[in-house]
Amino acid sequence: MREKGEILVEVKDMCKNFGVTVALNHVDMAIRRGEVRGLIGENGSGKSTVSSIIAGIQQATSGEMFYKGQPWKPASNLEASRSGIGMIVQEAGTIDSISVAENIFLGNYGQFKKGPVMNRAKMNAEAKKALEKIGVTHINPALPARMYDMQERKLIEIARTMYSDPDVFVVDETTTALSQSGRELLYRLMHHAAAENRAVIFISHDLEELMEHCDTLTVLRDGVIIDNIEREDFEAGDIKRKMVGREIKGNYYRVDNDGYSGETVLKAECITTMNALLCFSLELHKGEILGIGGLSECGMHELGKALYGLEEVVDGRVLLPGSGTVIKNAKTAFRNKMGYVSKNRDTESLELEASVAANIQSTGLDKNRSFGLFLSFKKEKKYAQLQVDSLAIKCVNMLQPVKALSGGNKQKVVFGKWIADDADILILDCPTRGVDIGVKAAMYQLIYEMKKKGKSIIMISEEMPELIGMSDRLLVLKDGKVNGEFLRKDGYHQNELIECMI
Ligand SMILES: Nc1ncnc2c1ncn2[C@@H]1O[C@H](COP(=O)(O)OP(=O)(O)OP(=O)(O)O)[C@@H](O)[C@H]1O
Repeated sequence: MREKGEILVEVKDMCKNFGVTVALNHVDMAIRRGEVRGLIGENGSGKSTVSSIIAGIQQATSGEMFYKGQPWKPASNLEASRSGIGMIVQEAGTIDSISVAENIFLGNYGQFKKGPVMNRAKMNAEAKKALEKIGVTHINPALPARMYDMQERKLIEIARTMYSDPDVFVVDETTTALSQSGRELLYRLMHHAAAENRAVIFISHDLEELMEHCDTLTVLRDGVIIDNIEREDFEAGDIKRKMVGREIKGNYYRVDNDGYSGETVLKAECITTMNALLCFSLELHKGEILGIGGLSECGMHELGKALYGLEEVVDGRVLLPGSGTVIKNAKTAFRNKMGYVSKNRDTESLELEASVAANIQSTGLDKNRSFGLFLSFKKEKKYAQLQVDSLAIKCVNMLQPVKALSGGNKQKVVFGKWIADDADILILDCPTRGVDIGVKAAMYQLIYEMKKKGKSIIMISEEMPELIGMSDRLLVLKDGKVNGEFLRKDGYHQNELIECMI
């Protein structure tokens, strides 16, 4: 166990309101040097809010903060980072249109300027060093950030934050955007910071990960701190109970072994994409939950996109054998009763400015017409309300813009919109990303109910327990190819999957 030092950051009696929403309710917290402090709580419990106030991203409604013993009231994120508090935010934190190097030194270009002239070569060289410092060598600082995928953009953010060796390193729900190797890299950086007598605030919904890497866990519920638990007292059942205020049963995956029909509903016939897949074939059956797993770079996310017509298939085809329809774009997929939940919810699945209701209703316009013609307000309302209730989407009301929701609640909106649509084929890419354990259980139940209704589901995931827990059949991908196939009826172990992945 690590020795903790003096108090580095202190939050006293902090409140934060957003209109009628009370996000933080008289919160007290003291983070010491040398500790990794985990924050855990249901979606919308206030974890991001308190951390982002410490990191200057937003201001508290009332209360005080102290940093290194002095009153602390940063006016901006930039001021906080210049004073040694850096945060990796949950959502995308890079700007697509500017270069990797510009992202890394955003707000700090002065050091590379001589008068009005920017020394780009110097900036790129320094950005390269910043990336190397966290162990990343494959990202080119001169290229625009948009050239990189979600995980690489997270690495760029990590390099930006770690460049100045922050005294307080805040990591908000970042690991779900990273592959295993990215996660290991982040854990190393966190432990290194703590060993150097700095401090880490670590937010995650993965209890195992939190219990493994944190010294203390702070449990939040509805903006209130329920408990601070020291490492020697960590006990999973107790933590879950404190999080949700009731007992959470351990097993929330399906328990049956019911199998699926022999009818093929979707086929990938030797498909090749620009980057990830080379002559890849797959068959999905009616009533089947087909799990797709592997390391993040194995091609599984590209596969999901290609099956839904979002990634160009340069050779081969994606086919609905029943009708003979070839899926060439998302419009055709949608018209043929397919749905797709993207891993990258903010940019690919949500209209952030639009309301919760409008986002959920966006897939169901035809279902909510009266006499097949006019949109029925009543029908639309009921349609959206059902999802808000069954997934416990935490919002003031359904007209609240999605951008005001916590990360996990946004994910519930994406999931809800496709569940509501009642698609026949659903492609889910990391559907439970950033979602708390209580709602995960509800999502698994909804997925299972779809299967029971004869719907077919592809579930792409980096979480092995959910793949094993839910799939009828599981394909493990490596380098864009199937490297192992596992059947629920035969039973298998996690270790066999890992062997196929690496
Ligand atoms: N800009 C905003 N406008 C209105 N309400 C907001 C805003 N930001 C956060 N909230 C609300 O504050 C509450 C706390 O949100 P916060 O993001 O801190 O939760 P969280 O614990 O980090 O959740 P998650 O696990 O889903 O990320 C939620 O009810 C959320 O809807």
